[in-house]
Amino acid sequence: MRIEMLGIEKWYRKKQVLNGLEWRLEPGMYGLLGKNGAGKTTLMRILASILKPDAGEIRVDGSPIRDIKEYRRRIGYLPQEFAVYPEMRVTEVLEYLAVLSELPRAAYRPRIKALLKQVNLEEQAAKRVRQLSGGMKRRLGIAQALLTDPELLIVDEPTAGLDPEERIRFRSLLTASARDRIVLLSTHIPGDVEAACGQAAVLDGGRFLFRGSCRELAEKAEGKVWQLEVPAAEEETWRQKCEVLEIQGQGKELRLKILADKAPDPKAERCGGNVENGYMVLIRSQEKGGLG
Ligand SMILES: Nc1ncnc2c1ncn2[C@@H]1O[C@H](COP(=O)(O)OP(=O)(O)OP(=O)(O)O)[C@@H](O)[C@H]1O
Repeated sequence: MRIEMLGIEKWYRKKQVLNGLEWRLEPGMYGLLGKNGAGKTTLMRILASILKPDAGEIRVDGSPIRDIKEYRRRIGYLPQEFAVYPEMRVTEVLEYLAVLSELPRAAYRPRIKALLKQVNLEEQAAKRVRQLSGGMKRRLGIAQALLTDPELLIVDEPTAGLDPEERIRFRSLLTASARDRIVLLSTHIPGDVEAACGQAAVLDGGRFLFRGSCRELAEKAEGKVWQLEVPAAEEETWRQKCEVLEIQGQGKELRLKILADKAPDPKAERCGGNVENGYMVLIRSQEKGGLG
């Protein structure tokens, strides 16, 4: 499957939230990064065919979507809030959703069994949804999104609120499912994109600031991000003097992450380029009025 977004626009009343988005997706894993309100969920919902764009179109393998039912059979979607029936048992939820997706009974029974194994919920198969932990619920969410063996899997903010172990487990699950399909993962967490995705995009105010490989995103920070330890009492001075991206530590010593073209101090150490720093460089440059 190949997905192309062409000039996608979306307005909520008089507010434009997506502005002429162009992006092309092929099998592999993509991370969609952006601040709160950047438009990530809106774009995901358009791709999931829940919302219609006000302008532009989505093309699938070069053609506009004509048969929405057929398109929906080819995609899986895990929304930000995956609210399922708390009193239902795990297997019942999946059976119920399989029936809604019009999967034949003979096909869905073995499929559900295999999926529960894949997402490591075999032991919870007979449990009620309300008895599951947050991480287990997310894994159930992925199982339902994979029910129809979709060619495009859309996952909105999957790791929010998960502990580190569950986050890693969830990421691995997504990476494994991206072998022969498109997986699009929206998140605030650059580390998740770095760990799991080959490609990324950064959305800000409804426009893409970046589309490309994670390596290219990391390179945006090359030579521009510095680390410096300073006495806590100097925090305000440094904030006024430089573009401080991040402050770590408490007590007498603080570690600052500073955005600057040259070393802000002889003691400053250059930080390596990574997705998080690349992302911060892009967002800060945008806030300062464009990438010039
Ligand atoms: N149904 C709606 N009606 C009006 N405005 C909306 C609606 N849904 C979203 N918005 C606005 O559209 C913009 C984009 O929202 P969206 O939820 O797509 O962003 P997001 O990047 O997913 O944010 P978050 O990371 O907080 O979920 C925001 O300014 C939001 O307030």
